[in-house]
Amino acid sequence: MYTVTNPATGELVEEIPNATDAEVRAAVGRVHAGFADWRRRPATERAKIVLRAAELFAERADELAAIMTLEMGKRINEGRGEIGIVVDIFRYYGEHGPDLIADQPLAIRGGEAVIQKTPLGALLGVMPWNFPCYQVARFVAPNLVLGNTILLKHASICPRSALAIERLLHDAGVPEDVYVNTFASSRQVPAILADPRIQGVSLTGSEQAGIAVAADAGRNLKKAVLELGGSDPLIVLDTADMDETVSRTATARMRNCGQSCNAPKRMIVMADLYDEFVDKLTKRVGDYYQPGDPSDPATKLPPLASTAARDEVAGQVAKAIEQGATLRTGGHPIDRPGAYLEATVLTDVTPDMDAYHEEIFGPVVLVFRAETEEQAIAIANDSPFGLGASVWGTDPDRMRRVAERIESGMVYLNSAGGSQADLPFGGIKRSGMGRELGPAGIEEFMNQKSIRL
Ligand SMILES: O=CCCCC(=O)O
Repeated sequence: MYTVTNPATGELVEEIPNATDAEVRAAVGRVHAGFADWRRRPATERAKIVLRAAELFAERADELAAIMTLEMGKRINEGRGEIGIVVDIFRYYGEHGPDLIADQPLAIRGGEAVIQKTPLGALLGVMPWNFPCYQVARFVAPNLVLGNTILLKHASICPRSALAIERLLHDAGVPEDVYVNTFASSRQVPAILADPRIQGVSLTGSEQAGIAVAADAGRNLKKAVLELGGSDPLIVLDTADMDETVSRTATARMRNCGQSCNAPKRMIVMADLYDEFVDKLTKRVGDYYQPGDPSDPATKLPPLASTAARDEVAGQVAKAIEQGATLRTGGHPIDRPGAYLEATVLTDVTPDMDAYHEEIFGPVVLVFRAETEEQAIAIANDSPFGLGASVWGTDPDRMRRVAERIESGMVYLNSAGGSQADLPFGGIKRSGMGRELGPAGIEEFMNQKSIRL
């Protein structure tokens, strides 16, 4: 069942039954059939449609933001901000896509060659609830320009976002058989990947979902791009303005109620700054104790996406405390209807505790003390994940030196992440494989065909 439950109230709003197996097979057939014409159109024509989609996302920002707020509790202004980046992604690929996929001449020994960049065919997208529009955009925009077609399975709590995106793309001129939404269940994904008409899969989601999809993709020799969890380190080396550093790092962690794969979940602070940083961060995070309606722009603390998500995070925090971590603030579900959890700071988390190794997908910060730069890097790298990271300080050479030693797919200096249409996004280790966004994002489902002239 695809289910809309308002996480701010717990009210059940709508239930939509899963697609039957026959409906899923028919949807696969449509995107397979749609490929034949779509791939033959000039890239500039496809790009024009993608640019029109950018305009429609801008026009429908309020409507889409309201849907996300209802379905997964995103603060309304954050929803509008999310659509801003979606518009940027569609514009970026609409404007630059045709150049990025142009034939590439290659001088080779004894002659010449050309690399022709062609689409693979129909692809499956499996998308999560935390950024219902952005996650779809970064998979769909480049692949539409390249000439692939898309079957999209969205998160089971986001059916209205799924339908609104499908409607928007069709209104922009994407043919009905080039982008198809399916209300397939996770149990139907293996059959979709086994279908010879599907050429690859892009999944953003949990580590468990990634393992399952990667196994099915591997069994069927299908290309997979996986954007999974993260427990991004944020290293504070020094600062010229502690209040500013605390304010910006806390805001980065609390964005989307802490439900971002690339949020700075582990803050690693040099010993001489640690006490002041923890005191100020605790106060700053404490300021978030104003649970409210996420559709009210004044609300600081929205609900998590569901009570199941809230209970999971609350359970992780409780276990950390039981295992010896120090609770500085927050830590408990909030006694009111909806999926609210106090914003939380934990310190003294050690490698023998589960929280040290896990991703905590909610408004929870772990703070670590590092005696030396070497130790800060060691703590940062002591994680099964390797998505993003950030290094904060005043000396660009020192920050760069530290950044180069961090094991992750992305590092930001003096800012904590945030996607950018033209900057590749992705991780290593258990954070996944492949890249989205930027020039790399259009190459993942591309046949780079060598033609020896
Ligand atoms: O969950 C990952 C999405 C990242 C969104 C962003 O950085 O803007």
